[in-house]
Amino acid sequence: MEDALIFLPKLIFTGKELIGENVERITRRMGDLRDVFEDKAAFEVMDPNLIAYHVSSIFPVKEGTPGGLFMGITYLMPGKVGDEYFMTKGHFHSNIDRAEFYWGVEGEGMLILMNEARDVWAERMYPGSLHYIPGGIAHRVANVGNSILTFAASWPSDAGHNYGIIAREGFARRLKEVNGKPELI
Ligand SMILES: O=P(O)(O)OC[C@H]1O[C@](O)(CO)[C@@H](O)[C@@H]1O
Ligand SMILES: [Fe+2]
Repeated sequence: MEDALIFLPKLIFTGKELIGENVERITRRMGDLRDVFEDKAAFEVMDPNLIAYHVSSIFPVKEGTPGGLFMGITYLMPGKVGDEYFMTKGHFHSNIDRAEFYWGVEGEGMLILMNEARDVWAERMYPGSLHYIPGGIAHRVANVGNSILTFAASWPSDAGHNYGIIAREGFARRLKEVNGKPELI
């Protein structure tokens, strides 16, 4: 058991909290999303402590175990940076061929998808929408509504997250609000 004085600051810095047995909550604040938005001037005037989203996930087996499943629920706040909606960091899976399910619970969103050839497309998310994300596809979600967007996800326990490619190169198209509507540009 790690000493609480070492453990607690570590949780605060990583944005991770243990909220139950094998249940972890990640909080991502604007300051964690520096690479995500195009409009740097709009980004710089925002409070870096503002919470953009929480993800609560259950890890019944150890990360990396083949054959298991994880499940998480994401609460993405409404808002914009310039003309881009608040969105998740987005990632490929470290084991790139691993797939994932997302499903909409409440609110309005867009699931933005990109293959390794950098073709980008999007699917509308709404309460009850179901999305199969095949292996090899980077995924990110934007909240395009005025209320919280809640969606759930389930992914293989040996998928892992590769954030590096998206942090460096982004998605090849951006989802922006154009005349009050989301459009991939
Ligand atoms: O991991 P990101 O890109 O911050 O996005 C959060 C979503 O993706 C997942 O990490 C899983 O792919 C989920 O836990 C969550 O729904
Ligand atoms: Fe994923």
